[in-house]
Amino acid sequence: MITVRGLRVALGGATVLDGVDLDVAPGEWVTIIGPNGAGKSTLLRALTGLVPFTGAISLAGAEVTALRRRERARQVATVAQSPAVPPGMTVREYVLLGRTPYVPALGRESAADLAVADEEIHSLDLTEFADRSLTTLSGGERQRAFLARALAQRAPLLLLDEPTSALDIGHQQDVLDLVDRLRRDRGLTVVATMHDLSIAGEYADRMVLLAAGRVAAVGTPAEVLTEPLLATHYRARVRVLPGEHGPLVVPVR
Ligand SMILES: Nc1ncnc2c1ncn2[C@@H]1O[C@H](COP(=O)(O)OP(=O)(O)OP(=O)(O)O)[C@@H](O)[C@H]1O
Repeated sequence: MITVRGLRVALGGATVLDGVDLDVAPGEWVTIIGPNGAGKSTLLRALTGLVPFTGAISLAGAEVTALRRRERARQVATVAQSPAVPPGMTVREYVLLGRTPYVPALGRESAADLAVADEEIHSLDLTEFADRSLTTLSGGERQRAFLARALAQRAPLLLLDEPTSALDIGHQQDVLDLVDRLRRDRGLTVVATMHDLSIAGEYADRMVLLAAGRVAAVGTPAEVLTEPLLATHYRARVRVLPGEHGPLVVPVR
C-alpha cells in the first residue's frame, strides 16, 4: 500500500527527515512514535505529497507526486494535528467536505454523499451536534468531527496525526476501537502518530520510532517499546510492563 524509499525532507534550511524507508501493507496499522520534533507530522505530510521531498513515495503503486489532487483525496484521507476550523460551518456541512473528491465540477453533493456524511456523523457519536456550528464544539467533539470528515472521504488509506490528543480516555478508546473496526470492515490501512505509547502499542501492528528525522527502530510494539530504546530516544525514565494487548509504558519519577 505504501512504499517509502530514501525519503529526505528539508524545511527552512534544516534536514527534518533523512533517509527514511517504510513499507506499510494493505490493512496494516502502523503507528509512528518519537519525541517532539522528530519528524512524525512531516512524514505524514510527505505521504500526502504536501511537502517537497527527495526519494520515492508510492501509494497503491502510484508515485504520490504523480497523483492529481482529486485522485489523491480518493486514496488518502488525513486528520491533521490542528485542522483549520472554517467559521460558520455546521458539523454536517463540515463532514460533507469529505465528499468533495466525488462531487462533479460545478456540481452539488448527491443524496448518497449526504447519506455517507450522516453515517459517519452517527458512527462518531455526533448526531446531536450535526446542526451546531463547528466552532461551538468542545475540543474532543471537534476532534471527532475531523475524523468523521476524513472517514466520509472513503479513502483506503487513513493518516491520523495524534488523533486522540484532545480526547478523554473513554473517547480515546471509542475512536481507536472504531478506526480498528473500520480497518477490518472496510480494509482500511492506517498510519497514525501518537504520544501515548501504551495506547499506541495496543492498537498498532507495527511501530516506527523516529528520532531526529531518522528511523531509530521499527517492529512490533514489543520490539519497539523497550526501556533501553525509550531511555535513549526520549531520555525518559520508564518501566515497560507486559499488558494483555501490548506493552504498558509507565513513567517513573
Ligand atoms: N516550515 C518549517 N520550517 C522549518 N522547520 C520546520 C518547519 N516545519 C517543521 N519544522 C521542523 O521540523 C521538525 C519536525 O517537525 P514535526 O512537526 O514533523 O515533528 P513531530 O515529530 O511531529 O513533533 P511533535 O511531537 O512535537 O508534534 C521540527 O524541528 C520542526 O521545528
